[in-house]
Amino acid sequence: MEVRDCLISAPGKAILHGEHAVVHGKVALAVSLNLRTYLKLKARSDGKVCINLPNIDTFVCWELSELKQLTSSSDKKEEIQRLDAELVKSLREFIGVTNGNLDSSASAILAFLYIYLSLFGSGDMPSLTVSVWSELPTGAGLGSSAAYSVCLAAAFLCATGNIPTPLKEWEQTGRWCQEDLELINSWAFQGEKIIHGNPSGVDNAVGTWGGMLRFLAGKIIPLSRVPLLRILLTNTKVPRSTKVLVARVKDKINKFPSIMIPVLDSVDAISCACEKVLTEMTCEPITGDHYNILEELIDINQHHLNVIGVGHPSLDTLCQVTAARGLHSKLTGAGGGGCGITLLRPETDSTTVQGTMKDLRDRGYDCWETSIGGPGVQQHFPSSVKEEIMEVLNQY
Ligand SMILES: Nc1ncnc2c1ncn2[C@@H]1O[C@H](COP(=O)(O)OP(=O)(O)O)[C@@H](O)[C@H]1O
Ligand SMILES: C[C@@](O)(CCOP(=O)(O)O)CC(=O)O
Ligand SMILES: [Mg+2]
Repeated sequence: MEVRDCLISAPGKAILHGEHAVVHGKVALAVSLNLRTYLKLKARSDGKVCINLPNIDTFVCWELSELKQLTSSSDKKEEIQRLDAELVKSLREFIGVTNGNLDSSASAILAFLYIYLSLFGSGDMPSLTVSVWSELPTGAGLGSSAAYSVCLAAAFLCATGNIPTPLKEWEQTGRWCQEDLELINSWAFQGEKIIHGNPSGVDNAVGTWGGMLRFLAGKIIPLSRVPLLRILLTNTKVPRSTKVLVARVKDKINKFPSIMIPVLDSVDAISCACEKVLTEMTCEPITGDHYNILEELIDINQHHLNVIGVGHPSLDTLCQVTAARGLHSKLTGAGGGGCGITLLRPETDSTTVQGTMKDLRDRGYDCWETSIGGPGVQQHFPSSVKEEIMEVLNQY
């Protein structure tokens, strides 16, 4: 089978409120970032399947004949809701990791092989190269795993013809219809399951649809009217794994249910209160009071996240450094290090922003003011993608 070359991208995300609680059926508010992951799929004619993942220093090639031996149990295309445990087991054996947590390279390979074999396994398997490059830091709370999984799902669904290639000749980028996006999202969720263990699905939903959304127990509600928020993103560069942190929170809830469940309920209430304020800000003049509430909600939630055990000294430092300049911060994503967000007011002057960024950089953190609300998964003409990204992808 010959596939058509394609170029796909999907955005990362920041969770405003509700990380971890969302895994336990509570509301989360999340927004896409203007930082994206790009995937290039290229047909080959030598019977090999190759992946190049320079962000995590992973470059692997297999013979199609090796992969064909793994397909016997994987021809259940319609059953995408549940992970095929048998296929995961044989893939773990194939890559030589039979027990324990997977490292970043093994997780990315497993997610790739799982989606590839599930979608092509029952038919003619194509020889191809997939190369991925991301503007997002990996393993830092900005949903790089979901952006990666969304790109894989979209590329392979296009290649199988399950969804059309949406790019028109006269357009630079193309988007899919709602039904196709739902299919992309559900396959991306499988990738997230492999990387996260027990994901809520919020990250892949943002990677698929973009914009700001409210997520509750698998239900995705796009918030179409949201105020323009200024956010400072800080990467403490302390590495952590979402899978490990999500499992740690579950253990804590099991150990202290009557203590932890009220905390999750409170986080839920914070997300709802935040959504209410954001909605008010779109239909009445924005005042200092709106920002006072948003800031207090950030502070309370950061305390809750510490209580559920996903804080880190590096994140405490972020909160202290920004508080010294009158700014409010919380971790975003799984915590345990990784990234935090700091809310900037419209009137926060550039001296304060620059000074804060310098203080944070002096502590070894990366820090940048970001715009939010980037589009969801897209197909691109190469000319619509930044030159430096194409340069990386074209090396392979
Ligand atoms: N650009 C990428 N290339 C390859 N693998 C990626 C990429 N982005 C993410 N991943 C996979 O996702 C993992 C990080 O996921 P996770 O721990 O959920 O952190 P986050 O989603 O917050 O970045 C990486 O270790 C890797 O397995
Ligand atoms: C902690 C959690 O709420 C978000 C994880 O995001 P990230 O992988 O750290 O970017 C987990 C989830 O929702 O699946
Ligand atoms: Mg993730």
